[in-house]
Amino acid sequence: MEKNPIIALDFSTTVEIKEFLAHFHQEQLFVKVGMELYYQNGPEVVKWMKSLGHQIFLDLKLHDIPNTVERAMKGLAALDIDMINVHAAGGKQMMEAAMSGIIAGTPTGRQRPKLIAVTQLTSTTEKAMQKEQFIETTLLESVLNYAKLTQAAKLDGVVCSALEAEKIKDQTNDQFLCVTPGIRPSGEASGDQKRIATPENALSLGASHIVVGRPITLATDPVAAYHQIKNQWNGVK
Ligand SMILES: O=c1ccn([C@@H]2O[C@H](COP(=O)(O)O)[C@@H](O)[C@H]2O)c(=O)[nH]1
Repeated sequence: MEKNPIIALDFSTTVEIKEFLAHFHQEQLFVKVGMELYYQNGPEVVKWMKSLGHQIFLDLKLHDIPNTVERAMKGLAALDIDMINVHAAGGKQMMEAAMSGIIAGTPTGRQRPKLIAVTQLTSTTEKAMQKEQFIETTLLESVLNYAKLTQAAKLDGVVCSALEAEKIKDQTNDQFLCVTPGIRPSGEASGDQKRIATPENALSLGASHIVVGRPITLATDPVAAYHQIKNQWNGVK
């Protein structure tokens, strides 16, 4: 079955979203609602997109004390989303609390959303990590450490760069999700992203999902850009 790239809908208004989604007519998409959209439009925007039949990754990256994260997740799990995340830096206990909240909040009979944890943001370099976070290992070791902590907390997978996906799979298991932003078709501007990969690289390195924002949302023809990336991600020549 063909895999859909997850489109990062980094817009602030529903007017912009409607205009963007209209290009795709009735096509079913996997979309990511992030902080910009959610904080300005709230749960209604998620309910509305779900009613259109799209799969939803709610990318709010929760990071707080376990009790707060558990209670927040309980509320968010009622939203009929497909995927949600926390920061692995919040620790094992916080991640376990997040999962308890998800399980408690998912209505009976509905599948719970996948819960994944951010390792190191794809905008972080090894140098910045060492200098600013006082982590003395390599960036890869830090990502692998967070991935193993996430697995120990029984979450479904991580957010990482596609560059790290192969090593993460080796050290966890094949079912462990590697959801990878920082995707740039070759020749595309990286912007603030530092650990980037093309859709073809992501496929060959074993990423389970790719997240793509600006290469699609800022394209002159977003539908053509989406399908080109989707084909590359599915290995269609
Ligand atoms: O490590 C991370 C975690 C999340 N993101 C999010 O993915 C998209 C990427 O957008 P682009 O425009 O393709 O760069 C964006 O919404 C980020 O918040 C990430 O980039 N890296």
